[in-house]
Amino acid sequence: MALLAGDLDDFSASVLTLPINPGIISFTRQQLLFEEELRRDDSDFLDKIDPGTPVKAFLTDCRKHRELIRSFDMDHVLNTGYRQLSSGQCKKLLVLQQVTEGKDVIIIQNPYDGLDRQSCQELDRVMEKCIENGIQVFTLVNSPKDIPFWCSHVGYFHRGQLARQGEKHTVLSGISKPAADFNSDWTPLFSQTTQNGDKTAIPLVRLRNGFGGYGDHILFSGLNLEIFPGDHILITGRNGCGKSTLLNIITGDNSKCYANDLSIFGRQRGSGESIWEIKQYMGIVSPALHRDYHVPSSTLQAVVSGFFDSIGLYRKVNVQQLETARNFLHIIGLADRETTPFRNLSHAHQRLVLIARALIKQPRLLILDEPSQGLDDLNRNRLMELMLEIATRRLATILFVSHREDEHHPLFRQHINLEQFATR
Ligand SMILES: Nc1ncnc2c1ncn2[C@@H]1O[C@H](COP(=O)(O)OP(=O)(O)OP(=O)(O)O)[C@@H](O)[C@H]1O
Repeated sequence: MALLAGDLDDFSASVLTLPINPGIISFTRQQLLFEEELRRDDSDFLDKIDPGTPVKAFLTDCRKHRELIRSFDMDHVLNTGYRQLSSGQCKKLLVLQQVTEGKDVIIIQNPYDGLDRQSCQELDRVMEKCIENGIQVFTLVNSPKDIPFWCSHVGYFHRGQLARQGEKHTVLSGISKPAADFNSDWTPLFSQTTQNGDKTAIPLVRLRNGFGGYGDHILFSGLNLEIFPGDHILITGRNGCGKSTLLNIITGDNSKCYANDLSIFGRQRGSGESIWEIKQYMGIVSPALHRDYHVPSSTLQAVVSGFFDSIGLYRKVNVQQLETARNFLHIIGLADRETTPFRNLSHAHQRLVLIARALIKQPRLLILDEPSQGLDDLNRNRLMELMLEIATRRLATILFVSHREDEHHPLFRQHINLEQFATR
């Protein structure tokens, strides 16, 4: 991706022709945009929260592209600041930015990751149209399942080599399923006692007539939620319906947690508890955490930081904590990268490290907001295998947000479609 995007400095090639000034849609670009917005954050000067550059400022000729913007369900956020967008909306904005700018070449990484079903269909429609209009579209995917129908040719990389290339059907018919090349045994990582699945136990989360939103804007309401140990929950719903907001209310990262009738681990929110007391029993992975984790830190430190819920490591750690973190790195296949700066890992490897970071303290509640974004089939399957292992052994209770239907596993005993509680 970096080579195609013109971002790679350290490489050699005897012949190389790259597209000039292509439109890039990737996690890295999304991250750069976010960091740029953080640099421009004027909250301190304004004496109020600076929401960031409004969406419409990223787009060329909004009027002309009104239908396109509407089809992506982005017309109602044109005046919203970039930092207030949901993760799927950030991705859609990047797509709209490149398409409205009229690029000749578009390179899009993992096109469907983070998008709801309707947006995936819309993206397909838009890309098909771009191709009809002579725009060249390259896409990079981690799974043959994610190859869009509009691709005519495929290049297949295997172990760092371009192993096959040519017409889609010919290439795909010659690809065999790659064998797993990592340690599959999670057993050494879990020592805690089993959580019982007893309905008479105190619920981990109880939300009565719950609502969520920002300021006066309410996204969802009337939500009743009771999560007992072992009641793993899948949360779905279109981009921007409030899934991350709900999770943030549960984790205490959204101030509506105080306005709600909410108890966590048997304790009513707003009864004097600190956010850290609550968080010590939670392991969290989310697009926002991934976005915010941009401090200098080694890969090993990033995993260890999970013991303290910190972004970066600012405490002394003991030998046992380091040993546990190394075990995790071994399991996720990154043992040889412990000194590599976290930010220098690929996006997918960063994700795996953040998952290990969430698991390291063996949380009672494991909150995973689209954890598999950017992972290839092997690691995605591996992640689901781990979820099953956690569920079977009752090691933690899982709250899982995913747009991918192949991740809607029967292990999730409850399913909340948040759209059903939408106020819009
Ligand atoms: N700090 C904020 N201030 C104002 N509005 C916000 C803020 N954060 C998010 N929003 C808005 O709230 C809505 C819900 O955002 P949220 O991130 O909860 O959606 P989501 O369901 O998780 O979406 P996605 O599937 O894209 O991740 C979005 O329309 C977003 O623009």
